[in-house]
Amino acid sequence: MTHKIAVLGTGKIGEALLGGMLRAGRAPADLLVTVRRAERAVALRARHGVETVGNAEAAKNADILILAVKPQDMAALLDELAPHTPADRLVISAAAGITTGFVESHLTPGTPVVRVMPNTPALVDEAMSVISGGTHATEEHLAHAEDIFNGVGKTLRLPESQQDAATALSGSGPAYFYFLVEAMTDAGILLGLPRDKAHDLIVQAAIGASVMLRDSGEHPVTLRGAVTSPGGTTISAIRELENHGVRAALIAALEAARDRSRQLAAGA
Ligand SMILES: NC(=O)C1=CN([C@@H]2O[C@H](COP(=O)(O)OP(=O)(O)OC[C@H]3O[C@@H](n4cnc5c(N)ncnc54)[C@H](O)[C@@H]3O)[C@@H](O)[C@H]2O)C=CC1
Ligand SMILES: O=C(O)[C@@H]1CCC=N1
Repeated sequence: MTHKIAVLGTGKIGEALLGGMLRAGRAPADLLVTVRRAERAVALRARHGVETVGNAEAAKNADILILAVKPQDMAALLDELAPHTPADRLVISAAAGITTGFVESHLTPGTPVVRVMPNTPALVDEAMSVISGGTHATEEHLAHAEDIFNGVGKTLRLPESQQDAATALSGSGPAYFYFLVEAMTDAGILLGLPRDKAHDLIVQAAIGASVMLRDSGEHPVTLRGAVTSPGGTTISAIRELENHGVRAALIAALEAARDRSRQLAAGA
């Protein structure tokens, strides 16, 4: 049986998922989206050929509801949905920090809830989506969630107690790499390269390194060792990275992201 799926709060991540579901072969007629602004509804209809509806209508007509509003907007959305959401709907929350317990507490007792932390490479079918089940989520519900998110990349099941950490690593993760590329492109400019050439060199280095990390089966230390010639250029750069505490900065940064995810759970 084909499930009707609604994306509620179709912003950046919601639209990335919507596009992925369409690329994976789901019919536009099996998808519903909700938005807050009329211009956004017009744009989504034009780009994807899907129907835009109100939140209550989505809850009534879809079997699976993917909640993709900001964590701060989640309580209001759940309160709006509650009277219209039968307990047989599968509710998937993609919001950072928001626990399955929080979602469950706003809906009819017994509603199955799955928490997912995707990331924006969903736009190019290279997402990592971390999946955890709530109190009433069965194996079948988790499999439905995996089916949807496998369409935009890889999925990994983790206990919900590790979701805040996963959010720090993979939910926010792409941003750290963009930040590094930005900084290294600036370095290229300092070294006298035109911006576009510096960009191309760094992006291809990133792609090459990513594919080797994924496909070689080697530990990152081994891969770095192979680049680092004795008395050569790489070790001169690595010494500066260590002198500037880049490793410690990354550890502290991801810890801060994990802590922020926990704060969002508390409504901060
Ligand atoms: N952007 C990212 O890389 C990722 C975001 N997330 C999570 O996804 C959620 C959305 O994030 P973004 O897409 O970045 O934000 P966004 O601001 O682009 O999208 C949220 C959308 O929800 C709409 N909205 C808010 N309240 C609504 C309501 N009551 N009814 C209908 N629409 C409503 C907003 O108008 C907006 O278009 C957040 O909870 C975030 O934690 C998860 C993984 C990655
Ligand atoms: O920055 C955020 O809060 C969201 C969650 C993970 C990625 N973006």
